[in-house]
Amino acid sequence: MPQAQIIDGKAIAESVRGEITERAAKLLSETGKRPGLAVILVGEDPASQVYVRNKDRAAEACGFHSVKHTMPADSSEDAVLGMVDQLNNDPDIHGILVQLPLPGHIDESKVLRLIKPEKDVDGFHPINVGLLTAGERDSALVPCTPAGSLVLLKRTLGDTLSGKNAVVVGRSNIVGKPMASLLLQESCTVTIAHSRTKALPDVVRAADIVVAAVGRPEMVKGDWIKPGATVVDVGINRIPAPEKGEGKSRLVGDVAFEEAAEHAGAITPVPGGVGPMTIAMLMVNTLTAARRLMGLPEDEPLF
Ligand SMILES: NC(=O)C1=CN([C@@H]2O[C@H](COP(=O)(O)OP(=O)(O)OC[C@H]3O[C@@H](n4cnc5c(N)ncnc54)[C@H](OP(=O)(O)O)[C@@H]3O)[C@@H](O)[C@H]2O)C=CC1
Ligand SMILES: Nc1nc(=O)c2c([nH]1)NC[C@@H]1CN(c3ccc(C(=O)N[C@@H](CCC(=O)O)C(=O)O)cc3)C=[N+]21
Repeated sequence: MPQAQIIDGKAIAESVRGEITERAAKLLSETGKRPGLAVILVGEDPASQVYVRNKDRAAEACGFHSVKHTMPADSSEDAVLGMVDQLNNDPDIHGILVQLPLPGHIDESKVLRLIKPEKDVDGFHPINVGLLTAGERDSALVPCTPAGSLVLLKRTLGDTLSGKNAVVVGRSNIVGKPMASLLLQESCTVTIAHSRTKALPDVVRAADIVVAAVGRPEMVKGDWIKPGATVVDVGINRIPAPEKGEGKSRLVGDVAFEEAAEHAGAITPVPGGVGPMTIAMLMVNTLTAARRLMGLPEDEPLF
């Protein structure tokens, strides 16, 4: 029986998207322009197709101009770079997202570096990475998943992050590292754990805040969670669910949810936790990019 507060990422994402819809309407009435988001998808990975469709839908629901460029899996690197270049120069596009992972023959870092930092709504360009780590978060575009995770933490804990022990499990450029930067900027004492970390359960046991971004189904166990800790589960793992019928699958996080909920003070579910926030923050970043590119003053930050 879960005792923890379940953090409703879906509801919080809806409220963020509602705010963005209002701000986009205001922008439209002031300038006659809509924020424009372009997503590039190379190949036909079914999970990526689902995410890209969700992003496209959310953008339209917020009143954005949204375009999706689906390119064949065997597209050349030059073709992808050419598409980025075209979108960099398109005045109706304020945000460019290249869905990852890219096929193996394409140099990911080369593609990400070509995106104009001002249009880099994923926050993966070295300029944005640098601004974030230099403590200039408010002039950067911040990666959507860590930003969304921070919004969930702030909505749950209020302004009490300062001085808390935060453990981020995972050190990817997409989630773990930027998450650690954000928590450090909130004055948490931050530990980054990874596959070489020794005595991981004990490291996690010291955490007031746990962010799990590992990509291993239910790896973080209930008895690793300090009583009352706040747990953010970033993991999205699709595992077979024969009980739901042949060939069916279900989504689980990187945390053993039922067990962890017996120890945690608050915990995000999967699905319905960080995932919807990622998409909401993409809308936030696209609107921010649009206002900056148009030379307009920025709206009140949402986190
Ligand atoms: N909800 C959302 O919106 C999003 C969810 N995700 C999900 O988040 C998860 C993480 O994604 P991502 O960061 O891209 O994944 P990566 O595979 O890039 O990184 C995983 C990290 O976990 C570490 N790790 C792997 N195994 C262990 C272990 N046994 N013990 C401790 N650490 C370990 C790795 O360590 P090392 O560096 O040493 O190899 C690595 O740093 C995935 O489930 C992904 O699907 C990702 C993006 C968005
Ligand atoms: N350039 C780039 N930027 C990304 O932000 C990016 C990416 N590449 N590649 C893949 C990962 C993964 N990701 C998710 C987005 C939404 C959900 C999401 O909406 N999840 C829902 C439901 C998911 C479902 O039912 O399948 C939920 O957790 O409730 C999940 C995962 C973004 N990613």
